[in-house]
Formats: sequence, structure tokens, C-alpha cells
Amino acid sequence: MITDAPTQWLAPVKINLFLHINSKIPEGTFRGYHELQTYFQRLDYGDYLTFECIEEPTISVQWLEGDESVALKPVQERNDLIYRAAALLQEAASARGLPRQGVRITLTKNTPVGGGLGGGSSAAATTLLALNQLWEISLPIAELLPLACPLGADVPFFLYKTNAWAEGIGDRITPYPSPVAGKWFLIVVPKTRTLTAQGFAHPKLIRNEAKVAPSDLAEHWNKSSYNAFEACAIAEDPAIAACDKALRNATGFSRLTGSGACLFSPVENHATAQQVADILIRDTLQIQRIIIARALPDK
Ligand SMILES: C[C@@](CO)(OP(=O)(O)O)[C@H](O)COP(=O)(O)OP(=O)(O)OC[C@H]1O[C@@H](n2ccc(N)nc2=O)[C@H](O)[C@@H]1O
Ligand SMILES: Nc1ncnc2c1ncn2[C@@H]1O[C@H](COP(=O)(O)OP(=O)(O)O)[C@@H](O)[C@H]1O
Repeated sequence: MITDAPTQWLAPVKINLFLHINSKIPEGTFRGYHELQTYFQRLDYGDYLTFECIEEPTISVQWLEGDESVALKPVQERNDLIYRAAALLQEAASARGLPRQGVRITLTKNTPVGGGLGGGSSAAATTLLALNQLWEISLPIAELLPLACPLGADVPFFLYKTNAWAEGIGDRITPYPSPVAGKWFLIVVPKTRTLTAQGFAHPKLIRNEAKVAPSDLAEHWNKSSYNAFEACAIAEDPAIAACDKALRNATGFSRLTGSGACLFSPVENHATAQQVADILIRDTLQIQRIIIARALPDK
């Protein structure tokens, strides 16, 4: 019997061009979470996922080593964001009177876990998008969003498949023209990881930034804005501090993405990126590796 090869999907990473925190939410469902403003930029780099649909309604997720090892795979499968996304969609299909179908998923792990690149969130969103199509459920994005939110504050953004301005807890998404589409970026992966919840809990985090309009920031993202986690991350973690200093010395710019630990800088072109990367890796002990990637265009 001839079967179709499983289809391969890229789960692209994001960088936060800037990230301001406006307040801590005092009550309601998201009590203790933070209201923020950020610009999510997608890059042409990420994990690869394959989906092999099967009739038996079981879900399995296998992690394969890519640029990253599989050492940080969640111990229990039911905690894997990919597994949880597939299970939520299975439930949604069943609730609509559609048959429960199964899937064998593989993840080729390229993105560092705890890097601030949204690897887990992007893989979860890609799973929702892929299985919505492959299982022929065809939910509109408005009906996928309630499934995405409980998986993580970053997951809704990845459903839009475009660069976007985000507010609320990061879940209120407005597609907005990218100020950097097509530009090359260096992403420094330090020999350390950060935990998002710890970053948000830091006592010295700036939590009262005034709100701005997208037009104020997207075009001046590298001058009149900042990443609220950066100062604390640099103060707390010598590896992040060393990588930040090295990248800033080499390119004149360095910024944390998300709650860290990765730092990024725009660069002129691929050749320059490679030259700078080679020198940084040679001279900076605290760098694990460097990703060279290009900002994806808007949809
Ligand atoms: C900081 C950001 C910026 O893009 O990215 P990462 O560094 O994780 O990539 C996101 O806001 C992270 O999104 P995500 O990684 O999905 O976080 P979640 O799992 O939803 O939340 C982890 C924990 O962070 C805190 N949290 C999260 C989002 C938010 N707006 N306020 C918060 O205080 C909560 O304590 C929550 O329990
Ligand atoms: N499929 C998955 N891929 C990556 N991380 C996952 C996955 N499932 C659960 N996680 C957990 O999600 C957390 C955030 O991971 P990740 O999205 O890679 O980093 P970040 O939020 O810093 O960008 C980690 O604690 C990780 O163990």
C-alpha cells in the first residue's frame, strides 16, 4: 500500500523587538499576570513537526535531536504543549460531532528551551493549525483562539502566522507591518536558561511603563523602547551579562527576547552575520551557539 509521507511544518520562532510591562493584573481570571505591550517578529528558523494521521484516536509525540538535544523534553507526555494542543483539538472535534482521529507527531528540536524564542508556544500553535487542516475540522481562527490561550500567553500570536503588535497578557493580537521584515538577525544562545514565571516575579521588574500606540514604537523599536526583563536578567545571570556585552561590542546593539535567555541584534547581511558569529563564538565562553536567521515578511 502506498501512503503519503507525513507532511512537514515549520514552527517559526519569534523575537520580541521590544517588551514593556504596563501593570500587574489585580483581579479576575488572570490575577497576578502582567499587562504588556510587545511587537512579535517571526523568523525563518524553528522546530520542524511532522504529522502522520491514524484512525485509532491516540496521540504520540516523539522528539528528535536537531540543533538542540532532546534532554529537556517534558518527562510526562501529557505536559508536552504539542500533546496538549492535539488533545484539545480532538476534544473540540468530538464536541462538534466529528470523529476523534489520532496522530503520530515528530518534533525536530532546533530551538532552545527557555530561550525566549517561543519554541514551545510555536510548536503548540503549529499543531493546532496543522491538525485543524489534516483532520478536516476546519475551525476558523476565532474558534482556535480559546484553545490556544490556556496553552500559553504566546500561543495565540503564532496562530495568526504574521508579525504583530500584542497587548493584554500578550494574547490580544493586532497584525501590524514589520519594521524589520527581510532583515538578518544574530541570535546569541547563552549557556543558561530562564524561567518565564521567575522573570515576571522579579521584585525589580519595571511594571508601570506608560502605554504607547503601535505607530510610536514599531518604527523606532531599536531606540525608544526596551525589554523590561533585560536589566534583571543581566543583573541576575553572569552568562546573560557576558553574552549581552559581547554582542553589544560586536554590533553596537543587543536586546533580550521575551523573558530571555537569548539576545539578538540586527545585522547588515548574511556574510556579516557569519563573520561576527565566528568571532563571538571564538571569544565568548558563555555563548552556547549562535543562530543566524532572517525576519519573515508580514502575511
Ligand atoms: C515573556 C513572553 C513574551 O513573549 O515570552 P517567553 O519569554 O516565554 O518566550 C510571554 O509573555 C510569556 O508567554 P508564555 O511563555 O506562553 O507564558 P505562560 O506559560 O503563559 O506563563 C508563564 C507564567 O508567566 C507569568 N506571566 C505570563 C504572561 C503574562 N502576561 N504575565 C505573567 O505574569 C505567569 O506567572 C505565568 O504563570
Ligand atoms: N513541546 C514543547 N516544546 C518546548 N517546551 C515545552 C514543550 N512542552 C512543554 N514545554 C515547556 O515550556 C516551557 C517554555 O519553553 P519554550 O517555549 O521553549 O521557551 P520560552 O517560553 O522561553 O520561549 C519550558 O519549561 C518547557 O519545558
